[in-house]
Amino acid sequence: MPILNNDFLALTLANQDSIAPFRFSFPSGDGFVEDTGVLRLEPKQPSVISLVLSVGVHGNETGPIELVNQLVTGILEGKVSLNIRLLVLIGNPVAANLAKRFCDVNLNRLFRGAWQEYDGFEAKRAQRLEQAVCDFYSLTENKTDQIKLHYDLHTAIRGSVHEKFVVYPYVENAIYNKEQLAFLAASGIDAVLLSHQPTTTFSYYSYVVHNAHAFTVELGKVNPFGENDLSRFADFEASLTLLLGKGVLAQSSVSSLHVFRVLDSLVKDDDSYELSIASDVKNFTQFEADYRMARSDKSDYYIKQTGDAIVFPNTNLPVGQRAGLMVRPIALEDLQLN
Ligand SMILES: O=C(O)CCC(=O)N[C@@H](CCC(=O)O)C(=O)O
Ligand SMILES: [Zn+2]
Repeated sequence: MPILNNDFLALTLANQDSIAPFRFSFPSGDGFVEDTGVLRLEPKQPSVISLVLSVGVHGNETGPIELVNQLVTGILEGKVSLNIRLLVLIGNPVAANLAKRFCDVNLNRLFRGAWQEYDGFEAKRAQRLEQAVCDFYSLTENKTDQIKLHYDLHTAIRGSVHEKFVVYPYVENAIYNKEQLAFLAASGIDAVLLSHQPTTTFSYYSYVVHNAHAFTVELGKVNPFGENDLSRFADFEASLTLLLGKGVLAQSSVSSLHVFRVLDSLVKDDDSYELSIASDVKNFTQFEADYRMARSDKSDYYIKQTGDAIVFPNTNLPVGQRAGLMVRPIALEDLQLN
């Protein structure tokens, strides 16, 4: 059975809870719909590259969902000849249908087994997505020389001084991959945040459990379905097309990247927690030393050094969750690359 109109997104949204697995062929390989929002495409020629593209882990972040769906349609219609292994995941179809970030719990806080502490749709979905990634990386003959990649594509709630940026998962030895950074630079990414601690995000899961090159990729600002200007993703789309079609990681000088290290996670520690910034303040806005960025009945957070900036500020979440990241610019030359 083929995918109707080669539209994996439509199939997923029409079957948000479950779908019976099926297999089909397309011009350059074989496809497997393994579950709702879980599509594995295997090229005819064996490849050492196994790429996971996840989108819609937050249901209202529709731009990357539309971008990846368009790429998948191109492959299924034979416009792009697939040369690498590909797993496409539409993370939270139920929330996507509701145009919501999530239903019960933020899915992108439930990986690395954190789903075990929760109930509801997102908890089951995190477990299912982990399983899909695990199966995908193990279902290949090229286990020893396999190159595992995972780009988890998002859009941000606010505008950003650096419109497109990635979160580089916490790397214990602080040695960062130059080829991946050069790929991201070639893909139109402006900035890189170096995480300061392990998390329960999807990208950190793939990095720490599967040793994949994995990143949370922020491609702009949230928009409803049908209101995304996909031309804003042109550089990223071109890089993905080259990777999918030729197995080549586009490369540009890493010198164009603005690099930030994460200093602190701001955690909402009480219902009284508030941030001292207006709703239109952009990600990466810098502040003066000693400015009180956050306050609650339990704590205060003051800017440590002039130039420190805030990313992902958000207090519309439960107590105990991340309300923002404080980041500090660092020189690219200070990074250890391999
Ligand atoms: O704009 C926002 O506040 C959130 C955008 C978003 O969903 N970001 C990810 C980042 C994940 C990471 O830190 O790797 C998230 O908050 O889950
Ligand atoms: Zn997101």
